[in-house]
Amino acid sequence: MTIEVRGLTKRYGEKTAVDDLTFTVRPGTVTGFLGPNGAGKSTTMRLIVGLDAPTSGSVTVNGRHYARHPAPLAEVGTLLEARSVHTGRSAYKHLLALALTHGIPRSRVAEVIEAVGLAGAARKRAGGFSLGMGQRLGIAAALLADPAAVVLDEPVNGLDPEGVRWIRTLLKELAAQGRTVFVSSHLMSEMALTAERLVIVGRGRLLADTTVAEFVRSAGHDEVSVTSPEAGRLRELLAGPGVEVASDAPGVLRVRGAGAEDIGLTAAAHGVPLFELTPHRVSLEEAFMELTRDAVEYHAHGAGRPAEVAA
Ligand SMILES: Nc1ncnc2c1ncn2[C@@H]1O[C@H](COP(=O)(O)OP(=O)(O)OP(=O)(O)O)[C@@H](O)[C@H]1O
Repeated sequence: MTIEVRGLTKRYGEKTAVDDLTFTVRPGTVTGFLGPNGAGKSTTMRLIVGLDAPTSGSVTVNGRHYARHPAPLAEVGTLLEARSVHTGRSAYKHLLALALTHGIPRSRVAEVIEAVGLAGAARKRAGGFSLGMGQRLGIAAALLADPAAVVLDEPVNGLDPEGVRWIRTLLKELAAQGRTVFVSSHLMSEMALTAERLVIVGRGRLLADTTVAEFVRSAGHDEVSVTSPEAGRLRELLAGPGVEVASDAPGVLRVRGAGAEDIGLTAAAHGVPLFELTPHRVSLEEAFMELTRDAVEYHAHGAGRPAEVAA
């Protein structure tokens, strides 16, 4: 089951929340939907399931608009930010009401409660649930109609490490069953562990449509810090095509395009003493921040760049 987003645009007055987005979410893999706050992820997800109408462009699930499917819940199960749980009802009653109004067999309620690990709390009032239990209940509702696709907005938000691990495993299982799994996050490191594909947005625009493996490869421009009392001479010795050397402090070099081994051998061959030789790998989170830097709406003061005014 494929979700196809084509030239999707959503404006709220002057504000363009989603700006000409085109991408495809395919079955059998987890696709991470990444972007900083306000990038348009939630809006895009609402547009997918017809909770909002696009200003222009289109989105189809399994070849049709979501609302035109005879049993939309069996196409796409959702966990969206605004939760609508009747707080006085138990988890069981909440799911049962949902099942009965959507022609889903009663027996399915116990199945999803079991699947999300809420069996012990199913008869308790949902209003008293912890954030993690509420999240599990939301996921149970998303899975109720045994959907071919799930669209989950920030499902790990506020969860403890055990909950995060649980969601990660669940999403992979759903994808392994051949379902389409589309999950948003603003944490690159989390998506790197969960997703296979990545759709990255900033200010409503598409910044990357790639695989995690490819993103990791492209992010991996290693840098080596070198400290030497003869840094100036070493810098000249290292200069060459594809090698970049920068220096922020006297006696300390930052080298890109040459590995620690090459640098050490060059230094030894010319009798240059080294006090430090440290390879650094650019972290995924750094690469993601670099990619989305210009799309971040609100910078903290003193974060290196002046605050940008939202477009
Ligand atoms: N109903 C609305 N009316 C006006 N502006 C809106 C509306 N919904 C969203 N926006 C604006 O559109 C932009 C995108 O919001 P959206 O919630 O889709 O981003 P997001 O990537 O999900 O961010 P977050 O991670 O903070 O939830 C934001 O600037 C937001 O303020």
